[in-house]
Amino acid sequence: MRIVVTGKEGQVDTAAQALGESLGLEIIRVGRPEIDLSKPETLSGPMKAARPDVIISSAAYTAVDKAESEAALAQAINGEGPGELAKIAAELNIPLLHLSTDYVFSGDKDGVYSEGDAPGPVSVYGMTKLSGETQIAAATPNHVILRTAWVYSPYGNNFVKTMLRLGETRDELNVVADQRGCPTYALEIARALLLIAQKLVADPDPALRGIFHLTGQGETTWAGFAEAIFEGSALRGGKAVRVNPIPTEAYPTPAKRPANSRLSGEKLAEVYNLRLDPWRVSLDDCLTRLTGVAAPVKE
Ligand SMILES: NC(=O)C1=CN([C@@H]2O[C@H](COP(=O)(O)OP(=O)(O)OC[C@H]3O[C@@H](n4cnc5c(N)ncnc54)[C@H](OP(=O)(O)O)[C@@H]3O)[C@@H](O)[C@H]2O)C=CC1
Ligand SMILES: Cc1cn([C@H]2C[C@H](O)[C@@H](COP(=O)(O)OP(=O)(O)O[C@H]3O[C@@H](C)C(=O)[C@@H](O)[C@H]3O)O2)c(=O)[nH]c1=O
Repeated sequence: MRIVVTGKEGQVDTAAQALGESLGLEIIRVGRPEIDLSKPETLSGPMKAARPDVIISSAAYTAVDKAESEAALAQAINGEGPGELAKIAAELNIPLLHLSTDYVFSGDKDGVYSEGDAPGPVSVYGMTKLSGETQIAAATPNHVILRTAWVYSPYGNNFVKTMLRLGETRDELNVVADQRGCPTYALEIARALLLIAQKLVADPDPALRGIFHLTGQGETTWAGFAEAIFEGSALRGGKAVRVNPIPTEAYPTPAKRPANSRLSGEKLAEVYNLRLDPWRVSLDDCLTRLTGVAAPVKE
């Protein structure tokens, strides 16, 4: 089975390649310069030439703050690009798995978000990702949209690596403590993607299709996440860094972020019998890979 993934150096595409190869699956990554999601006419040739049995649409414009001043480009990459990929998948009569985000929600809800909750993005990035979802759904019913959140890994850019980098030159960091979400490990996303891809190819059941939430178990705030990162780092001999919890207003950014974007994984557990590991367990694995040092076993 040939699994074609968009993106070449991103967190999720790299994790999918690494995990897929270790499982003996054929993973073909297609990215720039062969395809450019902002130019839909570049997609069909290379995607079809890769002869996919299933397409995983992972590549995206992910610079949340920069998107506020590059809305047209973000919309082309996150909206029209995935829409075109879905049309190609429909022509090839194959399933499309697409990654979306918790930032499609406003954050106003008290509890966790389910797939049936109405989206209401508060940022350009969130709006463009929602547009991608809509365009995919219009192009083919043979799709799975996986909304994930707060992705981290040893690869690419992410919050864990940013914290460790900033911590090298600072003894304390101010981090927002009033935005709640679910950190999600790219290697766990890859595990889910490869399992779902194989099921979709084997089974045309409509119940396996549609929107699903996919996040690490548990929840925290960005400040809570940062504390766990520095605790894990200190256990491996890293420097102690104090995290000062601050309100969102004290850390102004171009893009607004949802105050609550916790996602429920119940639908995925029911339909696919799949739950991702708790985020603290995955963070431990990530820190071990990043530092090359395993945390000492607790007595
Ligand atoms: N990161 C996160 O916290 C979250 C991510 N998601 C979603 O998960 C998916 C994967 O995210 P993640 O792996 O972190 O993303 P990354 O930012 O790590 O990687 C993005 C990938 O997209 C590629 N890309 C960007 N623009 C284009 C373009 N115009 N044409 C072709 N390829 C392009 C990049 O390639 P290049 O190297 O050429 O720039 C890179 O390979 C995305 O759809 C994202 O929206 C959802 C929730 C949270
Ligand atoms: C670096 C830093 C950030 N922050 C805050 C800013 C922001 O509210 C929060 C997260 O910051 P970041 O900019 O790293 O993360 P952000 O780009 O908002 O991450 C998002 O990326 C996209 C792609 C998604 O889809 C989302 O799920 C989410 O993961 O932490 C601090 O409070 N202190 C700091 O030192």
